[in-house]
Amino acid sequence: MASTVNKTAHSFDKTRFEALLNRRFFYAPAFEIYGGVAGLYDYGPPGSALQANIISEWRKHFIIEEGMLEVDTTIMTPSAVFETSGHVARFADWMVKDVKTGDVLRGDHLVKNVLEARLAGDREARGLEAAPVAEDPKKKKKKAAKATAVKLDDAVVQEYETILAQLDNYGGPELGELCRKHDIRNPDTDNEVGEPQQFNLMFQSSIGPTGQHKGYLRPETAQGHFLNFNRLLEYNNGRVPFASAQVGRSFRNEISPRAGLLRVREFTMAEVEHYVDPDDKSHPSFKDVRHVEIVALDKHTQEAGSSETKKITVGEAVDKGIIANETLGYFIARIYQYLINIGIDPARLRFRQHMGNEMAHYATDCWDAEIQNSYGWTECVGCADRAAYDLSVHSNKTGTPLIVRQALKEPIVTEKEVPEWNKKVMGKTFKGDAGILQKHIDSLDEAALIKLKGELAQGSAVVKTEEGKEFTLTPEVLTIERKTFKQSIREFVPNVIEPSFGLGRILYCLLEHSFWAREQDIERGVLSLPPLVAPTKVLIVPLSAREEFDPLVQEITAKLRKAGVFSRVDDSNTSIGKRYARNDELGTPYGLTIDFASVQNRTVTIRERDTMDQRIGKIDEVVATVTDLVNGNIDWAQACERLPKYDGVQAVE
Ligand SMILES: Nc1ncnc2c1ncn2[C@@H]1O[C@H](COP(=O)(O)OP(=O)(O)OP(=O)(O)O)[C@@H](O)[C@H]1O
Repeated sequence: MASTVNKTAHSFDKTRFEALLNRRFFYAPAFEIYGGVAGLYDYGPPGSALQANIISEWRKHFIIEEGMLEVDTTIMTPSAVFETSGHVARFADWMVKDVKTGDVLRGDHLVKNVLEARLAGDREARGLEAAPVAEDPKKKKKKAAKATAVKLDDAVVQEYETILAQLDNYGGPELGELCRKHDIRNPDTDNEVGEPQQFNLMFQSSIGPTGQHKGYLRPETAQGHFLNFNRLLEYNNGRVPFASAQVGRSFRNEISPRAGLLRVREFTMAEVEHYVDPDDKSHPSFKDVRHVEIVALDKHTQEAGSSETKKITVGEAVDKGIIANETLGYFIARIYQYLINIGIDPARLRFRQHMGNEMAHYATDCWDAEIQNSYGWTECVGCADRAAYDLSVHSNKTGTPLIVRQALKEPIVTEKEVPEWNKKVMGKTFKGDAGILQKHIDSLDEAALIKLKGELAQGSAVVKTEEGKEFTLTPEVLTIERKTFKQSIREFVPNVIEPSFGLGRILYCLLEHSFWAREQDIERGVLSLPPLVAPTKVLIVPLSAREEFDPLVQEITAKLRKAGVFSRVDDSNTSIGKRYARNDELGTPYGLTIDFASVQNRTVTIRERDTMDQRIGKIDEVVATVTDLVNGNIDWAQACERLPKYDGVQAVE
C-alpha cells in the first residue's frame, strides 16, 4: 500500500516558498536588470507551462464542455467604446496621498491593512495568538502595517470588524472619514493621508500617427464580446442562450501593486459572456450541479457587519433566492468545480456576494470566488448578472440594434384603444396646435383613452395638455376605436451572466496551496500540483550517463510522447536524490528511473512525488500505468495494485 504523507508537518513558510518560486523561475519581476517595474512580471518555463495547463483545463471545462463560442478580440480599443461602457467615467479606485511624501496608496487597502494590523495586535495582547509580522522582504526599510500588541476596547474591536466586513461597500468620502476618525496613517511613514481622489485605472494611448484618435488598453476582455454580439448570434443561428468565451491579456494601472502576482498591471483573463432571455434565466443543466456545496458569504451577513460563512448547495441557494437565478447558480457551481479540479484547496475557497453599494448599479447579483492565501481572502473570479446594460448602452450609442428576434410559437394577440384622427378637420380646427394635441392624446394610457371615448360618445370632451392648453374635441375630429393586434416576433435585449477569471491570481493561490516541506528536509519544498496542471508530468532519470542507457531513455520518451504524456529527461551530473528534489520543487508528479537492471531486464521504477513511494515494472507496464495516472484514470493506490514495491534491489522477471 502507498504510504500516506503528512503535508501539514510544517506551517506555510512564505520565505522558503518565494525562494523556491524564484530559484525554479516560476516567475520573476519583469525588466529586473533595469530595476523592475511594480506590478509587471515575466513567467519562466515552469510558470508558463503551469499557466498553459490552467488555460487548457479552462478551455476544456468551459469552452468545450459547454459548447461556448470562442473569440479573440483586440486589446487596443478606441476611446468611444469605453466612454459608452462607463469605464472612462467610472473604472477608477480611490487613492490617498501621504501629505508629506506624496506617496500614493489605495484608500480601501490602507484602511484594511491598518485595521487588520490593529486587530492582530489586540489578539496578541489578549494572548489569543501571536500577531503575524507583516513581511515585505524587498522593502525592509519601510514599516508596512505592522501589528503591535495593544489591547483595544471591545467596542472598538467590534467597530473595526464591522468596517472590515463592509469595506467593499465604501466610496471615497467614507474612506476619507474613516482615515480621520480612526487616525489611519501611511504605515510606511506614519504621516497623515489626504482626501481620497478617484484614479482611473485604464492605460491611455493613441491610435495612428496624428495622435488624434484616443484609445485605451482594455482593462477586461468583455467589450470585445459585446461588440461582436450580432455576428455571434447569427453564428448561433439566432438563438439564445449561448455564451462567448475569451482568454487574453488585460491591463490596469493599479495604484500601488504590492501583492506579487495578485495585483499586477498586465494579466491574463478568461471571460465568459453568457446571453440569456431576461424572462427565463433557468439553465437546462442546473439539475446536474444542484448538489454542489459551496461556502457562501451572503450580502446580508456582511451588511450586518459579520464575515460568517455557511455551507449551502447551489440548489438551495437558488431556491431560497440567495443566488438570484439558476444561470448564475450554474456558473458559480461550474467555477467551483473548475477550481477544485485544478487543485485549489476547497477549505480555502468561498463565494462572497457583493453588497448593495459594491455592485455596479445595473447588476442584479454578483458573487466573487475568493481564495484564501497568505495575503488574506482574494477575489480570483467574479461572477455577475450584468442584466441588459452592456448591449443596451452600445446599441443606444451606435444605433445598431443588439437584440434577439424570436419567432413566437403562438402569436400574441392583444386588443387596445387607438385614437383615430380626421386629419382634415383636425388641421382646420386646431391649426398650429394640432401637433401638441396629438402628442398629448398619444401619451394617454388605456384607462384615460377609455374615459375620453366615453366623453366623446356623449358629444364632446375637453382635454388639457401639460403645457396648460385646453382643447374641445368632438367625434368629427377624433374617435377612439378598439383594435386587435397580432405579434408573431418578440424582440428583446438579452441579459448577460459573466464569469470573469484572473488566471495569475488563480495560479499564485494554487502554488501556495500546493507548497509544503518534508519533515526530514524542510529546506526543500514540494509542490503537490495535480498531474492535470503540473508543468511536467513525468521525469525520466537515467541513473548514470553511460551510453547503454540511451536507447532505453529514447524508447521511454517516445512511448510517453505517443501516449500524449509530457516528460523531461534529467541526465544532469548530480545525485539521483538531488534530481528528485529539484523536480519535487517543480511539482513533477512522477519519476521513472532507469538503472542497470533496466538495461538487463527492461524494467523501470516509478516514484510518486508526495509519498516518495517507488514501484517497479516492465517498461510497457510502467508507461501504461503512468499514462493512466496522468490522465486521471487511476490513483496511486490503484497503481500500487498493478506494480510491486521496489525495495532497491528487486527486479521483475
Ligand atoms: N490587478 C490585477 N492583477 C491580477 N488579477 C486581477 C487584477 N485585477 C483584476 N484581476 C482579476 O480579474 C478578475 C475580474 O476582474 P474584476 O474587475 O472583477 O476585479 P476587481 O473587482 O477590480 O478586483 P479588485 O477588487 O481585487 O481590484 C478578478 O477576479 C481577478 O482575478
